[in-house]
Amino acid sequence: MHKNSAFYISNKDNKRTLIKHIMQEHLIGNYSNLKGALFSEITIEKFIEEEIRHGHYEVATPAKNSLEKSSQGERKKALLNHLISQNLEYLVVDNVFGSLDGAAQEEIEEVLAHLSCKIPIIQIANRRRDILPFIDDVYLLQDGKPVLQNGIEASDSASQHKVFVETLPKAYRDDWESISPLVKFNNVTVAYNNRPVVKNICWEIKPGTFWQLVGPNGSGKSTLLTLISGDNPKAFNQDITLFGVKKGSGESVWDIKKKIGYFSSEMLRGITRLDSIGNMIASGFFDTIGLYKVPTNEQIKIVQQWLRVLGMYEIRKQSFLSLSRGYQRLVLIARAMVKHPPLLILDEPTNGLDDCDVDILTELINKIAHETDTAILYVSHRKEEKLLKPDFIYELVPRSTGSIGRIISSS
Ligand SMILES: Nc1ncnc2c1ncn2[C@@H]1O[C@H](COP(=O)(O)OP(=O)(O)OP(=O)(O)O)[C@@H](O)[C@H]1O
Repeated sequence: MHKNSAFYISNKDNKRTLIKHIMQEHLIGNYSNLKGALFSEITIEKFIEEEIRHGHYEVATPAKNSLEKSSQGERKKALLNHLISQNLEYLVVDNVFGSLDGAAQEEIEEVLAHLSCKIPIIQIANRRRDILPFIDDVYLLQDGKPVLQNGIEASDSASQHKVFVETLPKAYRDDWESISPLVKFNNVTVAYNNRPVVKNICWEIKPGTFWQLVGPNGSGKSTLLTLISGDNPKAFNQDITLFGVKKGSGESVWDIKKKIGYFSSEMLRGITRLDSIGNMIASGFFDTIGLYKVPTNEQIKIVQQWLRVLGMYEIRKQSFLSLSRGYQRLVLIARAMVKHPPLLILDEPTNGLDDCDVDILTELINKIAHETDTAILYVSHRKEEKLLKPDFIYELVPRSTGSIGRIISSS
């Protein structure tokens, strides 16, 4: 009888190398001669690249969309079905619950439990609570080598977290202060290829409020975010007012982007430029990722303050890419906030982070909520309820005619 194993790793461990060692070398078993696959966002990225290159798609989603046009959750579910149909002899699963709603998490857990009776499952988990119930052995990594945990509880990462002691910089400009509401949707309805996604959405975001946007996979959360951030052509002909300006009245996407700080866990994938940590933060003044313009003295001072808040002043000249994944996110949130925007959008900010980095990141988000008048809108499937405390939750509830929205006060 085979064993099912998990690696409980931190973001400082090199995941890609670990996967390679599991699949191609004999790290905890000899899988190199067996037919295996990787269930991971890494595989989804590869399939999307193939789709773009060859113009057809191999992985079918229930909505018959390409993976590129599917929601995060739809992509994961479609990938798992595709992999299972390949008669595998083992499966490596990475960040199994990331981007999935509660129902999809249960569904995938059940499918994997069933599969684990037939073939070995090797799980890679950053969060302790993600370790699947059927796992027999849990390994930690020490100097890249697996060490069986033997039932010894790993140290509680939450107790080691870093505290941000310095106060955040003051508002950079005050001409945005009078805008209210920041976002107003009046009966907004969106369909893709005649398939309704959201219906009659009425929603206002007032300055300084802290919102969580929730809803099952495919319910339209990213669609609403792109209607706000100016990237969705479906915003035209809708009754949407952004920062006091009615959509379609001649505003440019850049006018809107100026007033929004944006961070998504997906952003990190596209960054290859060698910017220093300081320059990466400064680039937020110009709405670019990476610095292409020379900041003013005032802007440099604000960047320095952010570096002190993050405890990175001494390493400000170091390459952004040399930082751990968790620290890169802190820098990108500082980049999003450096211009002190009226609205900060955080799309799945904790996806893929380890327990320790989640504590640090949520501490920074709470600090921004307390110390600034920036409204925050974050999307997360994770119930970081002990850590993040939004004032309101906007929930998308799927219906056959498109998701409807409702507001839940979080207190
Ligand atoms: N450009 C597009 N073309 C066709 N369909 C699309 C497009 N963008 C989104 N969709 C579809 O619209 C629906 C809503 O997608 P959206 O990404 O907004 O959902 P979501 O709530 O963010 O999902 P998830 O939690 O899984 O990320 C999905 O069924 C998706 O496949």
